[in-house]
Amino acid sequence: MTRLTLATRRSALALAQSRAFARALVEASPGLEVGELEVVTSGDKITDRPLQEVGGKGLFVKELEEALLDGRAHFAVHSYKDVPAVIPDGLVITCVPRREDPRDVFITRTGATLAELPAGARVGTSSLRRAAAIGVARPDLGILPLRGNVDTRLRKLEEGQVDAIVLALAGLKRLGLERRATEILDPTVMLPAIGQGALGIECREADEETRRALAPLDDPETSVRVAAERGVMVALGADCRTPVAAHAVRTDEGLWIRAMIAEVDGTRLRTGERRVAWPSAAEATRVGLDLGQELLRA
Ligand SMILES: NCc1[nH]cc(CCC(=O)O)c1CC(=O)O
Repeated sequence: MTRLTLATRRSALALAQSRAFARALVEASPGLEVGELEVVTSGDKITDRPLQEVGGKGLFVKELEEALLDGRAHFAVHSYKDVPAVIPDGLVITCVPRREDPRDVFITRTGATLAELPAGARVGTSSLRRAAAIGVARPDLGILPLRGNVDTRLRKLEEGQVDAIVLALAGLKRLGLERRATEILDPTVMLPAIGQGALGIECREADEETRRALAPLDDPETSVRVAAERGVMVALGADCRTPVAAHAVRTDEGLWIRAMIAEVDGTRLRTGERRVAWPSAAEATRVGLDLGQELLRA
């Protein structure tokens, strides 16, 4: 009997996805037992300021990584979107499960879609990527900064603090809240975030037993797609201060990746794409890197 401890944040979404992953793991490996270590991250403690002001996305993973490095937990379940470009020495993303739908959704109280919302209405989002896409589709709407967990943002919409919010469909689905979506935004309208909808399961690089236990849930196709998207992030040295999006899919011909970068104020928006025969993960990273560098030169 092997017993593994997973480290997770305490938000409803983090607990839902960690527990769903643990259930799938135990199903794949009967005899395995999974315990839970709940960790409060600095991203959870600082809720009143935009992430890009307080130091960026690493804030949601740092304390979970500390729990891995000092042996309190065997693996951590992250939203891949929250994992920075550089993984600390001694740790590795060892398993990337099959990806949930990566698209964003638009939610309003009235049922109005992005095209239908009246001029001057306020969209609540602290994401520079989402704000840039809204600015292109509907320059007549206002953007208000809005942070917080999924439930907090839905409540702020209900209370009328804003007229619309944008959330990841994946998060809503994992919480059983997908009925709240007013409209699923096509990637041509809002290109998804790098890694959105995917999970990254992190552990100590040398912990062969944990890596073996997690291997059955690894989805190589998702790994390749996310590797390509993260290549774009590496090219930009992207932190949260640059609006950036990258979205890779598998087609009959191979890999198709689209990417977008803009200035912080949403201006000078540049897009590009690549189509290549289905690559290895290492090749996919280079494709994304190359696309990102092209956008930087443009
Ligand atoms: N920004 C926070 C965050 N990090 C991961 C998700 C859920 C979607 C996912 O797993 O990619 C969310 C919520 C959201 O963007 O709506």
